[in-house]
Amino acid sequence: MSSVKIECIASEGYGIGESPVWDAKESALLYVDITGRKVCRWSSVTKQVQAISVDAPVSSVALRKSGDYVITLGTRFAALNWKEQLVTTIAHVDKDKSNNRFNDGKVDPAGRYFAGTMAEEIRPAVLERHQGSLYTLFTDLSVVKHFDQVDISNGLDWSLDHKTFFYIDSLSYSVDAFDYDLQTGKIGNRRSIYKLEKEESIPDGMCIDTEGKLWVACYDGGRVLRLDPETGKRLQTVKLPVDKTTSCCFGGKDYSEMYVTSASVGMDKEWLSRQPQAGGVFKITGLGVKGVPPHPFAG
Ligand SMILES: O=C(O)[C@H](O)[C@@H](O)[C@H](O)[C@H](O)CO
Ligand SMILES: [Zn+2]
Repeated sequence: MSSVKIECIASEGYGIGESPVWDAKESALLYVDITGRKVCRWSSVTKQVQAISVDAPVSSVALRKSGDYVITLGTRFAALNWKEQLVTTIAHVDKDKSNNRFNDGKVDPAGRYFAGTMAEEIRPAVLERHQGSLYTLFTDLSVVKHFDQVDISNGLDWSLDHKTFFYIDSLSYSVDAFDYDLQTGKIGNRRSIYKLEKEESIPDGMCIDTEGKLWVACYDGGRVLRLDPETGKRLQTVKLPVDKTTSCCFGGKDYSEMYVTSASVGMDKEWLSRQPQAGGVFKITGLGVKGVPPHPFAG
């Protein structure tokens, strides 16, 4: 048995830390602070965080083939040139919904950027329902809407054979699967593969490991779950020292470390004093499994 170790690598106390993604070229972890409106980069070499402030809630960041990054900013897909600190809009969605913003996003194995929207929260998990949609930014920079009626569009990833798309709408308390057509980027045949138990609370971000098992961060559950999407069984629970764990990814050497982001928004003084690392970013070692490198946006 491996021994699991958890370390807080950035204790800035982000509002909503989200969208961790490993940038192997920089040996760094990218992530965002949604409410803090910042894209952050933690260098595993210097252990320092660099941050770029943006003009709207930024909900996800992804690699881009050209070497830049892409982000979801407010209701826009945008490009981010890190060196120049330059943001340029690529496409606009939900133009008729002024209270919406993007939430989690990730690039598929063919280089398309998937991301969903939600209504702005009044407080954590409280919002006008069914306002969100799931979108894809294709490599020709066109955008397609897959479906609407989403509450909180959240975690997403693809199976190792690229034939299944996994997706979480948080308020359904379910991890869902769709058939995936990698050629066209189309999804279909939605079904639930895991329903969260009460103490696991709200499913949020997710990623897949090299054994095809899913890792799901549980918001207000203070844990990540390892799920078998074939059997629908939970295989492992790893608890963290904060309740509002938001998302997870693999990174580091050979993608053998797991990084977990967390939030602090919505916690009162007493709660924060019990969990001083709320809003921090955590590194988990000793899990004994590895992750899949993130795909860069190919547009
Ligand atoms: O981290 C995210 O994905 C959202 O932006 C958060 O707001 C939480 O998910 C939500 O509050 C709990 O469901
Ligand atoms: Zn999330």
